[in-house]
Amino acid sequence: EGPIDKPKKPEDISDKTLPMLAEFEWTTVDIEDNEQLEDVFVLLNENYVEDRDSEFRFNYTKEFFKWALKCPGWNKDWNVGVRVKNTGKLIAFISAIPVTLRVRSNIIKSVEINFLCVHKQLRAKRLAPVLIKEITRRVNKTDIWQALYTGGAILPSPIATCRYTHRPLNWNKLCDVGFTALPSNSTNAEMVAKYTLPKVTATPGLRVMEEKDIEETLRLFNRYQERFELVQNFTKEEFHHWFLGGLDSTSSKDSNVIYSYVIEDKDGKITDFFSFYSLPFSILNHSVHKDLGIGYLFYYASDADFNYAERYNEEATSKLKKRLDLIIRDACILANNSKMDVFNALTSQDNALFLDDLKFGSGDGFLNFYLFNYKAFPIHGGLLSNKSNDVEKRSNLGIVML
Ligand SMILES: Cc1c(C(=O)c2nccn2C)oc2cccc(OCCCNCc3cccnc3)c12
Repeated sequence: EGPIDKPKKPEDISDKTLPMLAEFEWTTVDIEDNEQLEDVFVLLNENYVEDRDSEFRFNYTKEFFKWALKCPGWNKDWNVGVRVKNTGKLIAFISAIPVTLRVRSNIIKSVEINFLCVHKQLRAKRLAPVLIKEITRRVNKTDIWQALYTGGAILPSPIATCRYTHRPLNWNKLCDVGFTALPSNSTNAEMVAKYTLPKVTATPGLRVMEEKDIEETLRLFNRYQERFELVQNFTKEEFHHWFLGGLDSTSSKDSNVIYSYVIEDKDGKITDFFSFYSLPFSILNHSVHKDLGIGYLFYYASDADFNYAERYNEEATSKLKKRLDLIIRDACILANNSKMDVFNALTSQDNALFLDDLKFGSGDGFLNFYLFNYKAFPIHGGLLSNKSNDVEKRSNLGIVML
């Protein structure tokens, strides 16, 4: 396991941008300039990832981009765009953010590549590989040589593969828009009843995460994710950004992109936390519904299985399962109260312990994780190797990507 390419230095890397088609030009998108952020929002809102039947498209908000792209250590040169020379229209985008990864016992300074998007009408021009090479050049100039990215498409050798799962919250709307269908042996009323949740949460000591919780929650989180083989290591500043929306209160804290909660026991100790982010889908050409509210399970941690020397023994696992059933069900309740219509999760982390009992259904999508310029043995993403749809196994994948 380790880097694939022979070690290079930033001075070995060209200072010049890669050749670009004559009618287009490179641009570094200034995401602190509201107009340029709007360009990114419009480009992705009209041209980014859709579901297989092109009924839904991601609807990343500008607040989401501020949260996702302006994390501690963000580099303004890493928001790379391509504009039409004559009109200035943004027709392609790709981004990188700095992350510290741990792959088994190796700590890797890396970036996460996200939001690669080429305008629908320019798909045949082979722009994506040029965007990837250009952002690689810009990242290499800062002496970083590894990258993590995800994709639905099957590219050579993912380091891990997870399945999409969905927990319906507003079953009627999901049925109306064609995301779910009425099973032949059920009535509408039965399906609504199956997914109905109370308005109030059940976990004693559950409350919104605050500044004062950061250090203790980060300690809990670091201990909890020790067992995973691929994780992101967070500094305190990074933890603050990703779970409380960062220092500047104008960003995601107010517009509700990230929702983070802690569970405090009677002695004031934080025993668990969970978080989810809001990323709606635009519903393409539906007469009544224009948006699908979606909550995505983000990071969580619990100390339920800490006191067991052997973390995987039967008793420890069932104690952790009971705890996660309780707190993630509350996450679904809170997502439902925040007007989300479906709660999405992958088969990563310890999700396999609660997906079935909390009524998450397997989706038809897979998410592949790729590590650029780093050879590592595959990491279990929670899928059973026999390709069956039955209960997934606990994964060794701790990282979650937006
Ligand atoms: C996308 C997505 C979907 C859907 O497609 C979906 N949900 C409701 C309706 N639909 C059609 O369902 C999920 C469940 C877990 C995690 C997910 O995504 C995890 C984050 C993915 N990052 C963005 C991305 C998507 C595809 C390829 N690369 C990056 C998803």
